[in-house]
Formats: sequence, C-alpha cells, structure tokens
Amino acid sequence: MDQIRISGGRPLKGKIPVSGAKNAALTLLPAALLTDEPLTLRNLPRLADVDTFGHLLNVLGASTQTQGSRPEDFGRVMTISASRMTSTTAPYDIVRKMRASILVLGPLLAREGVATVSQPGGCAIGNRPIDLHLKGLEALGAEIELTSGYVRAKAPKGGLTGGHIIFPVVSVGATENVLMAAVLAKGQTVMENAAREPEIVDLANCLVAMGARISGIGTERLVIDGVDRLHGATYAVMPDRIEAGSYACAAAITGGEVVLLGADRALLGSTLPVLEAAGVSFEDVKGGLKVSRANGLHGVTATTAPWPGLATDMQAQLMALVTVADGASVLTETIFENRYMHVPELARMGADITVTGRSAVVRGVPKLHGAPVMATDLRASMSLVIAGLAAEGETIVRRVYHLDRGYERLEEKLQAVGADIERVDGD
Ligand SMILES: CC(=O)N[C@H]1[C@@H](OP(=O)(O)OP(=O)(O)OC[C@H]2O[C@@H](n3ccc(=O)[nH]c3=O)[C@H](O)[C@@H]2O)O[C@H](CO)[C@@H](O)[C@@H]1O
Ligand SMILES: C=C(OP(=O)(O)O)C(=O)O
Repeated sequence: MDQIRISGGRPLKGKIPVSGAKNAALTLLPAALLTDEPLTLRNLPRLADVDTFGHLLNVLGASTQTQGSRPEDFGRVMTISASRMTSTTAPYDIVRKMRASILVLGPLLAREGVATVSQPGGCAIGNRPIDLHLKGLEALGAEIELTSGYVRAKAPKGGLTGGHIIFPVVSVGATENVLMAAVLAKGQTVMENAAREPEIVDLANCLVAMGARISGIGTERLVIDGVDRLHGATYAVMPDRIEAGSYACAAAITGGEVVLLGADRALLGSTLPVLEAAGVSFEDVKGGLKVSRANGLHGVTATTAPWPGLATDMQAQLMALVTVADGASVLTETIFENRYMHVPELARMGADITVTGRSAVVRGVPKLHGAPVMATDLRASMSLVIAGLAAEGETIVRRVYHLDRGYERLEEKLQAVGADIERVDGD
C-alpha cells in the first residue's frame, strides 16, 4: 500500500495551483441527475471521491465523459448525461466508500419519484446522522422507510410538493439534499436556518444555471420556486478553500512563502482571521493569495462552526500549525464529536496536546520530530503531512488513500514548491 515519505525542514517556496473543491464537486455531480440534458462540470478535481461518484452515476444509468484531461493537467472536465435512469438504488458498496453518495437521494426522488440509498453509517470523525435530510424530504411529501440498512423514499402521486422547513441545526448535507429535491417540486419551498457554506452557494448557482428558481442564495433562508424541468448547463467548480487553507498552514509552518493560485480570501470566511492570529500572513496578489509566516507562530483560541465560522475541515491542519507556536492554543470542535484522530499521531511527533471533551489544549513545542504515523480520515492525514513538512527527520504517513480522497496530486504540488516528499511503496 502506498505511503507518503517526507523529509521535513524545507521552507516551501513557489506557486501551488488550487484545485476545484471536493465538497462542491460532490454536490454538483448529483445535481446532474435532475435533468435529462447534459451537465458539463469544469475544474473538477482529480480525486478518488470524484471517480467514485462518477461510478455511482454510471450505476444509476447516467453516462460520464471526461475531456481534455492530459495527465499533466490539474482538474478535468466531465459531462454527465442522465437522459435515462436505469436504477434508483445507491448500493451499500458505493455508499460505504463515500458518504456524499447520500446526496443522490433528493435528486432521484425529485426526478424519478423513488430512491433507495444505503444508509451511511458513522465514520472515523463521528456519528453523522441523516435525520434532517429525511425530515426535510418528508416536508416535501416524501414517504420514507428505513429497512435493512437502506433509506427507501417515495414521492406522492403527482410528485413532491413545496414545503416549509426549519432546520434545528445547520446541516450542509441536508440543505443540499432538500435544495436539489425542491427545485423540481411543485410550488414553493422555504428552508430556514439553511447552511450557507460557499459550496452550497456553488450548488445553488449551478442549479440556477440549469433553470432553477432560487432566492436567498448565500443566506440562511432559501426560497425555491419549483419548475417542471431543468436543462443542461456548463459550470465551473469553485476553488477548494480547504485545500488552500491546508497549503497556507504548510507554507507558514515551514517558514516559506507560497502563492496559492486561484485562491480567494473571501472563500476562507473567518478561518482566515484565525490563521492570521496564528501567524499566517495573507496578501492578495495577481491570480491568487500569497501566504507566508508573519512574525512567528502564536497560540490561538478558536472554535469550529458552520460558515462563516472556522471550518471543521481546517481544525486538524490548524492544530498541526500551532503545535510549534509560541504559547498554548485551545481548539474546540463543535461539528463532530470525534474529530481528534490526529492528536495521538501528532503526539508521536512530539506535539503536546491534551483533549478534554470537545476541546484540545495544544502547548507549543520548539520542534517536532519525524515519525511513522497513520490517520483514519482525510484532514487528519493532511495535518500529519503539514507536521511532517516542519519536523526534523523523516515522517512516513500511512493510509494515503485518505489523502487521495481530497487532495489532488498532493506530493506533486508540494514537490514543486521544494518539499522533500514522495509516494513510496509500503507494507
Ligand atoms: C456545518 C458543517 O460544518 N458541516 C460540515 C459537515 O458537513 P456534513 O454535511 O457532513 O454534515 P452536516 O453539516 O450535515 O452536519 C452538521 C451537524 O449537524 C448534525 N446533523 C447533520 C445531519 C443530520 O441529518 N442530523 C444532524 O444532527 C451533525 O451531526 C453535525 O453535528 O462535514 C463536512 C465534511 O467534513 C464539512 O465540509 C461541512 O462543513
Ligand atoms: C470529512 C470530509 O469529507 P467527507 O464528508 O466526504 O468525509 C472532509 O472534506 O473533510
């Protein structure tokens, strides 16, 4: 199995192109099921999860064609044509590999009137329920049964109808699923306390380009006037704000200076001031954002929250950064109950971290040392890469398949800015 070997201590210098956002791509792909005309997605990142989603769309009867994807290019263009669906079932074998598969539920229900989707279980970062997805779809008239590990959903005769949904907590996935169902429902749907993440804005903009009628995009109150049909469109996936934030941490921890091509400070929300407080400097430059270490690294107190708060998907990378900061940090995770799988691994590299309940106290140490490490989720794995880039000596990161889910050609991008990093065969 592949491993990543890093010899730490080299300041990163140069340019890193930011890829299309994984978490936007994984909600734009199921949107293709809402129309019988082709949807062309540009700037799709080359990631294992995108391939898995393509496979799921094929299983449902949609064709997927990728164009212009020379191996040396970042990103690719995919045209998805769901002119005729041959199945309405998302099987366990695919859903277990990729939680985002649940996002075919709303589109299948809206388009075909039925959907059977394997229930995603918990995962390494927490419990991850889907009750709000189901309640939201029920508010549009769907009948839902949970049997044998599957969600079986049926629209009433005549199709889904608009409804009024007040989410008790902000849910990115539930907002996406219900939004995709509501665009083809009869009448008006109002979603209150909807998620406002940039990836939801990206989905809504793509749906509008396909003929949907949505107002309140980017706010917590989305109003959707259902239309009879959507048409095809061409849409470019937004840049990956989490990838950009991850490389910002990598540049700062190594004392380097990197231009993140295509990065946009507006997409970082209040993750940006938290990184600034930790000592990352951001400067707008032509074509992107220049990141470097300002005046040393400093401990921070920060809590993850829905947009525009500190992104939960940046918590592990921020933690890696502050392991070598002056002073202590207190990081609190509010979205997932178990998103600290990186803590024992960072500790093996010399970090001083104590977790109590939902908070982690990180006392900065002068330096980290390389070690063999392993993580059980995507961002935890990235935090180990960031730590490895700064550590003295060699770090081996195992279970690279987590990184391949969310970072397009990670080692190539880091090699290009001077990191001593390579993918090697391992046991
Ligand atoms: C608000 C938030 O930051 N969401 C993150 C979440 O999205 P993802 O869509 O996976 O999760 P949600 O946004 O739905 O979850 C937010 C919170 O709502 C709870 N919940 C969710 C759905 C549900 O049906 N019932 C329920 O109780 C969850 O347990 C969680 O505490 O993980 C993604 C991958 O790391 C991140 O990119 C998203 O930024
Ligand atoms: C946990 C993540 O993704 P997923 O929900 O696809 O597992 C992530 O993007 O950090």
